[in-house]
Amino acid sequence: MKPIAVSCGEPAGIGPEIAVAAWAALGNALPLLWIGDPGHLPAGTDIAITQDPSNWIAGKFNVLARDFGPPAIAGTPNPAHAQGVIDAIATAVSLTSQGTTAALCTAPIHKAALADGAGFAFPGHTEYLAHLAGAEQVVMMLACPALRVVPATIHIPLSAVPQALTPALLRQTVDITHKALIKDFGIVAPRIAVAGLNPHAGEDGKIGTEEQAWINDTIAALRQTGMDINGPMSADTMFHAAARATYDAAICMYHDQALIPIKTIDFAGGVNVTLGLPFIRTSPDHGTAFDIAGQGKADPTSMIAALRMAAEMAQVRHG
Ligand SMILES: NC(=O)C1=CN([C@@H]2O[C@H](COP(=O)(O)OP(=O)(O)OC[C@H]3O[C@@H](n4cnc5c(N)ncnc54)[C@H](O)[C@@H]3O)[C@@H](O)[C@H]2O)C=CC1
Ligand SMILES: NCC(=O)COP(=O)(O)O
Repeated sequence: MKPIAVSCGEPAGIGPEIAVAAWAALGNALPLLWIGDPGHLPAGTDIAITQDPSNWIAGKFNVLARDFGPPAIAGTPNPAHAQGVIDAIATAVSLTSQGTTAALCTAPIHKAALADGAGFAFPGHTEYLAHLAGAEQVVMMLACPALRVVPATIHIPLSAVPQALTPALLRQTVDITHKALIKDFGIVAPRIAVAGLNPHAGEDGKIGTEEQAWINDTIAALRQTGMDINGPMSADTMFHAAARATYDAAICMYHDQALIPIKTIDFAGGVNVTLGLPFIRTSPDHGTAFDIAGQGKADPTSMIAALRMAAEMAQVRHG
């Protein structure tokens, strides 16, 4: 298969070391092309530097080399690296869009470091990738073997959630998720569950009105299109094992409603996937972990799962 493009992420975080650890664990079974400054990789990494991404060398950690300037100091982001980190993502998108690489797997970025160092105007990869792809709406999914969750609103304050949630946003989120479950995950007839916004999904209007005002009707309208969709469900009771067995993806109303259950169930093995892009993008579900960077403590399990999922999705989508 074609290599998976791996953007370096924040050089002061655990991104470079988990990429190398994942490569070592996966061996040649899964070709990778890492994009970043080779000076930020752990000492002793068996690197092959290439300027031609189609010239991939087996048995080596293949690097599309970029010069970020100053060396990285573990745990302390350098504003001088910010533009290089952003450019590495854009390069990986470009290579994947043109078919040189099969998919894109992003190592974690430090959003504040990119904003401070290079005026990065996006809350995260998800929104930046949508911008690069010219996609009107994309969807963030977090997936592990036991659960897939989708936050309908992502990186906004909790106080802004009720205003941001609209019937159109919920419809589009469900629609993109439903299509991706078929196209990228190979699920023939996806089952979707939708969480309520309020405790007990509003308790018949006694604990919040959004369910009765529009969420019930939006779900009913989606069901009428033939979709297997249920909700709004009480968010506190929809993530135990028996409940999870009844759906393929849970649509949640805000970031923490979705991410707390999956990071609790499988912090090490969760994968972040962006749905609705013209190319495949996955990422580990954790962040830059400055507190342990450069100490050999970082667990590459989520990075490995992200790379495997990217390869599987490319296989399903492209054959
Ligand atoms: N896809 C991305 O680019 C993501 C970026 N972030 C960013 O990362 C930065 C730090 O975020 P935090 O909330 O502190 O979350 P974090 O995931 O970086 O760290 C939370 C805790 O988990 C530990 N941890 C994380 N990954 C680990 C691994 N692979 N092995 C062992 N321990 C691990 C850390 O040491 C820390 O104690 C923020 O700027 C955030 O925006 C967070 C999530 C995803
Ligand atoms: N909390 C998830 C997260 O921050 C990942 O964001 P993104 O960089 O994948 O958009």
